[in-house]
Amino acid sequence: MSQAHLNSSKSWVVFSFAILAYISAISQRTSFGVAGIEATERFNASAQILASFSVVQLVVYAGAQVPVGLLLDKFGPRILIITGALFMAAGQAFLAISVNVPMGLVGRVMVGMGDAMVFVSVLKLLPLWFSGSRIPVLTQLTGTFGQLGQLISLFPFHMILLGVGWSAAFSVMSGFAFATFITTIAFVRNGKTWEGISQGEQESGSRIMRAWKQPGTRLGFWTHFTTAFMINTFMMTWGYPFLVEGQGIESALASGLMAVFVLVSVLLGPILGALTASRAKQRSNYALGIVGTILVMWAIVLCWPGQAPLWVLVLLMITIAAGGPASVIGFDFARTFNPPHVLGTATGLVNTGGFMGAFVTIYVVGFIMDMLYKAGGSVGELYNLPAFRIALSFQFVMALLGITFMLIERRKARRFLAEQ
Ligand SMILES: NCCCC[C@H](N)C(=O)NCC(=O)O
Repeated sequence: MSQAHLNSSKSWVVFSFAILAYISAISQRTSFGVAGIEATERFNASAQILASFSVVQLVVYAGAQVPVGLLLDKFGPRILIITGALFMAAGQAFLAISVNVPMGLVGRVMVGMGDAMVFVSVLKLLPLWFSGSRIPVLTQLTGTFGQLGQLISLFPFHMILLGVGWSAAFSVMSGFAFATFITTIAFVRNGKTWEGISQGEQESGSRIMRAWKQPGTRLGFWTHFTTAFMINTFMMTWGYPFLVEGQGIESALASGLMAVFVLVSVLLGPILGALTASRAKQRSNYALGIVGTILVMWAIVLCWPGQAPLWVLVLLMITIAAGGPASVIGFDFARTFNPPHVLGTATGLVNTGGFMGAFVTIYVVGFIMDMLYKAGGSVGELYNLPAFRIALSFQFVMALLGITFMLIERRKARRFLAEQ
């Protein structure tokens, strides 16, 4: 088959519009987070009910990864991105008119479903349109550009929400998702390489088995798990209360500090992409090095006598944020160890790692906080620094688990390569 279409100007057009769909997906994903106060008023909901919106959406996202990966290998990325954009447009439109919690949850489930289809599809497009060292760099850039979506929810969306109101703000987001539905139909193609590999039909069960039996997929899963669970735990649930209630940071400053995550991703993503491309054998060491640095910073902050100074907390956040670009290395393992016809399934499996790790950590940290509160006779504050110190230390247990499996699977993956 001719390879002339690879790295062509058409490749860049396809990539640009696929990225646009991903930026939209991230903005749809994060929009509800900045509308927390308005959601509480609109749905007359408690904090716990509000938290369930995020949890439901993420459970749907993570649970959909393997089925989405299978569909991706069967139907190709174009149709999955189109379907994802449509789901998100419909979900946000439903949310715009929602007046109670069940309606709101239905909207968020639809958004989570749609969101789940986009990232893995964009990654699957890359080897269909590019070759060589461009792929790991573009894989990182996909993650990096996606962060722009978070800025869309933090600024324009939030301004519309405050200035015009709930229905208008969510309608605009629905319109954005619908616009990417149209641009994906118009500009995103699977390309000639896809026609060559799509004949490799296989049963779903055997695709999953084939992908999971590959030690490179498992190494990717544990790499994603170990690098991403701490950033997800921090961003999704415990970061904000830890900074505000535990470390005494002003809430406005704590929100502003969250922008560190976007900045680090933008700066570190391309560097790590270039390093992954030029020194592939060192990929796992980069990931392990970043995890080690995060753990050292957590140890410093959790052992700090009293509240840590701001600069130490900023250093902690910079290192936690580095886990985002490091997690993308997991997808590089999936891509380089799997044949093209199971790549979607393998990528979906890898993408569940950091989310599964985060669910367990988020839950256990909350459980420990509750236990400590009850043990103290439920007096004083539920969220306090000594309790956070103990509860957040659970991350070391999870990290140890992840590092152990990374080392086990790395040995197997290296043996597999040596036998080839
Ligand atoms: N440069 C930051 C990239 C973060 C990637 C993140 N860990 C991830 O796996 N994202 C999946 C998604 O759907 O966004």
